[in-house]
Amino acid sequence: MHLGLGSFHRSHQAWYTAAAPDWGIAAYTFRNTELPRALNAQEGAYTMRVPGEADAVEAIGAISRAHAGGEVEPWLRDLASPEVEVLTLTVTEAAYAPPEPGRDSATARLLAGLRGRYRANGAPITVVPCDNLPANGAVLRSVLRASVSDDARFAGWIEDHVSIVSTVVDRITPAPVSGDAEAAARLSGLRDAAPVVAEPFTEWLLCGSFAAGRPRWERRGARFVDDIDVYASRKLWFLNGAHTLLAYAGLARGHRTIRDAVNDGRLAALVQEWWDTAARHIAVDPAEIAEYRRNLLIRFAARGIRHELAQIAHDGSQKIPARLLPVFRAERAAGRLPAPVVFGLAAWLRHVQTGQARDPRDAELAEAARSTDAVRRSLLALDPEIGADDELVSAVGAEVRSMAGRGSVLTTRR
Ligand SMILES: NC(=O)c1ccc[n+]([C@@H]2O[C@H](COP(=O)([O-])OP(=O)(O)OC[C@H]3O[C@@H](n4cnc5c(N)ncnc54)[C@H](O)[C@@H]3O)[C@@H](O)[C@H]2O)c1
Ligand SMILES: O=P(O)(O)OC[C@@H](O)[C@@H](O)[C@H](O)[C@H](O)CO
Repeated sequence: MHLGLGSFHRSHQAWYTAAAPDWGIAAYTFRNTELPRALNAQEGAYTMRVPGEADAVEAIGAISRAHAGGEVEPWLRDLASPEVEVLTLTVTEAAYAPPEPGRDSATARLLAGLRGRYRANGAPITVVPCDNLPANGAVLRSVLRASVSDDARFAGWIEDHVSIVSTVVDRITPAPVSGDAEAAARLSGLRDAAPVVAEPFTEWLLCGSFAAGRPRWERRGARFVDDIDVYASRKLWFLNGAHTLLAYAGLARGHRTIRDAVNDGRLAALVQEWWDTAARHIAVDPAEIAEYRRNLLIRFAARGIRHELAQIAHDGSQKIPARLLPVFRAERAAGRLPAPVVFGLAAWLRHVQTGQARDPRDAELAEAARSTDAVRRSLLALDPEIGADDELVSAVGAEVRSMAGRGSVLTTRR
């Protein structure tokens, strides 16, 4: 099963699962009803176009059926079935929060499903979170633990029968744009109402044990590792951290896509400075990091991947803490104030102040960003520790004033 059927699930976990034809996926969106309708009309199959030298199109048939998230009964029935041995998730960073009474959420659905399974037959299952969070398995485990602490038997069953595997997932997969279906049809001759476009590069690292069976994802290169933290830092700081910087600074400089932004020399220099800073704090062979950086530049500048900065800028309050702040803390511990982070925080704050932000904490952030003490309050909202850092608050404030005064960014610094 999958929860959070969208573009990324289809370019990544479903693509890996397609190499294990004895497995099929019952895939649920969170709310979207259109995508399941379109996929079911095609018996779950869809095409993935991979722009590159060959501009290949592949038909993927791993999804057996698609459901809208509102289909509660099939969700509960599927999750209670012992035939279901793995549940993958792509539900966005913001969704890893404990359920609140009376409020629908991914974790509320997960818990309702697990409770049904526990009552029905108690068959073991593995949950595989595939969102861009450090230690995503441990985060999910602690959310589940906190949510069932008042029910010792259910809590005990979860401990003994629900494995949670941590992952690092990577494959740049932009939201669909108009023209994708025509391009896929032109190249493949296949009519597809729900095509996906993704880059050629893909990576899936998994850490932890499986409580029951699983597809042989390693057939397509998934790797099972004993320690995942360093891979998570590498991916979240270098790839996603650069994305986040490019998103806020790029939008402010009038760009629309990652490709445009990284082709802007000033923004490319900002990214290099960020990577130099992050490289000081990662326990990976410097030659490997240098290679990783070179490849990222190629991936970011790839033709045919229209990755909108606005999409990446969404949910900044959920992304910045994982992508920029660990490096910020390490730099502060070494007595430095890292300029790329100061700059990124200022660009994010301008993004909020200019009313462009889309974030689960919209109202709270907009109020902080409009207040007289905007910089401190906004940073406090991101993380209490950084909001209490007077030197940082003052540096971000100076950068914000400079950005607001000039109507553009990076005009003076670089
Ligand atoms: N797109 C990528 O390149 C990429 C790469 C690596 C990881 N990811 C991870 O996958 C996630 C989904 O990316 P996507 O490109 O498929 O996006 P998408 O918009 O195509 O699909 C997102 C899915 O998450 C669901 N969702 C949205 N808000 C939710 C919420 N609050 N609770 C539960 N579900 C919610 C949506 O309904 C949809 O089913 C990202 O948030 C990220 O963590 C994406
Ligand atoms: O998908 P998000 O919203 O968590 O982040 C936006 C991008 O940084 C992200 O999708 C990357 O493209 C992806 O993580 C590459 O594997």
